[in-house]
Amino acid sequence: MPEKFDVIVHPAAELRGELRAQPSKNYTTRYLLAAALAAGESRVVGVATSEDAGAMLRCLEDWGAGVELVGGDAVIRGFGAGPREGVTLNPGNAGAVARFLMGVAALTTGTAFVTDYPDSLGKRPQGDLLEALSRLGARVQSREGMFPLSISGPVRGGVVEVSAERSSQYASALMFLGPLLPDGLDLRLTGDIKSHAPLRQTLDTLAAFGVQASASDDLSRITIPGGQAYRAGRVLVPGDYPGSAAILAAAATRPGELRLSNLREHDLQGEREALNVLREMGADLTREGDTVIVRGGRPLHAVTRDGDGFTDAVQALTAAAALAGGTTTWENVYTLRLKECDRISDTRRELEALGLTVTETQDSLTVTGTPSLAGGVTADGHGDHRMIMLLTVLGLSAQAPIRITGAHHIRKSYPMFFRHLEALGARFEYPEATRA
Ligand SMILES: O=C(O)C1=C[C@@H](OP(=O)(O)O)[C@@H](O)[C@H](O)C1
Ligand SMILES: C=C(OP(=O)(O)O)C(=O)O
Repeated sequence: MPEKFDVIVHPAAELRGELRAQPSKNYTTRYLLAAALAAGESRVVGVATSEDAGAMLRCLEDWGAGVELVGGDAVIRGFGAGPREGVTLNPGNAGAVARFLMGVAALTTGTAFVTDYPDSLGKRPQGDLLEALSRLGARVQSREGMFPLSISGPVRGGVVEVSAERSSQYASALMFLGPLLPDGLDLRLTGDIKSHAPLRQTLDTLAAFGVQASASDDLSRITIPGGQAYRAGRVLVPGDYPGSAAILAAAATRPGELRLSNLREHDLQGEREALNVLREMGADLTREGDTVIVRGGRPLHAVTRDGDGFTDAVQALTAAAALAGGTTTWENVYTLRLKECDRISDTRRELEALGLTVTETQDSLTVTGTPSLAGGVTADGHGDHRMIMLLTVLGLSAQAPIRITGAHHIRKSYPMFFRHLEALGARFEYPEATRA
């Protein structure tokens, strides 16, 4: 595959075979960070190999952590509460990585943040987190609440409000910081709290590293006593539900049979709900322990669902909706506009170009499915891995091939995505990219 490639997706008669789900993106980023915040050596077993995982590892090294990759594991020698001063970090295009590190930066007398993705991460809002940090006493500078920016602490902690209306990542960032502050943090999450699931994954991570925290049931109040230490140890990264949702959607929409292992049943990833949504749409989807089995090709039908609980699977499920009978609506998905691209308007544009009927409101997306998708067009991947997954799933069911521009951006979260589908019988070509 060229370094930067488009992908030509050929229609697939069927998808059949066995796969192991890749390691979770959200747990990889969290475990690596927590390991760096623990003095001593930790082993994160089975880390993701995606660009976002790489971005976290690079930044932690720049801050002074020892990083060694041993087989599929990361062995981290942590810097504890003392990341190196005066460092410039570049989290690439990784939103969660960027925000978590911005929180921790308040431990330092100065950390600068830049990105080589000015058109993606560079346009995502950071103001809510910067405001909370400055209320805590940090000095912050930014380009109107966006990258590039800098954060100077140290801060003591205490009671602070943070908006959770646009992203949960701001509150997660403060949760990673809290235990290392002398006064801890008493977080008040304001607004209509979005993405509860990743907040619970952050609480889960703190517990795995021996940090105490408590939260109200609705997560509006999260209390983290100060003066704690992260405890170094060994943690195992579970399988990734958001990326797997796209593989499951592909398997549900083509004839054949998929067995996808390494997806534990009791897991805090909200995108686990994608299994229930696909079932509700009519997919034949069962589970044997950690293995999910899809017998594909059954006719699917539309659903109406609140999509906030499975935010990173909405694109994958939109592919299923576009091939289903009837009109599907995802409600309460405003935050999709603030991801790697505008996942509401940009999705509408791409699906319309494929001949589908799509409408949007500020916080919803509605798609009317078609039993026969012509294909034969070039679609814009918008530099967004989840858009690329959506368009790929559609290409597998189209009458004629679909070309997706900038498909190398799949590496942000799922570098093996095309290889995994090839193992099931899909066929792709990887011409040199026609756009960055
Ligand atoms: O905390 C995390 O690791 C994430 C939280 C979610 O973002 P929002 O909280 O902005 O919805 C999700 O979309 C992102 O991929 C990862
Ligand atoms: C939005 C995503 O990631 P992030 O916010 O971490 O860039 C995603 O993985 O779909």
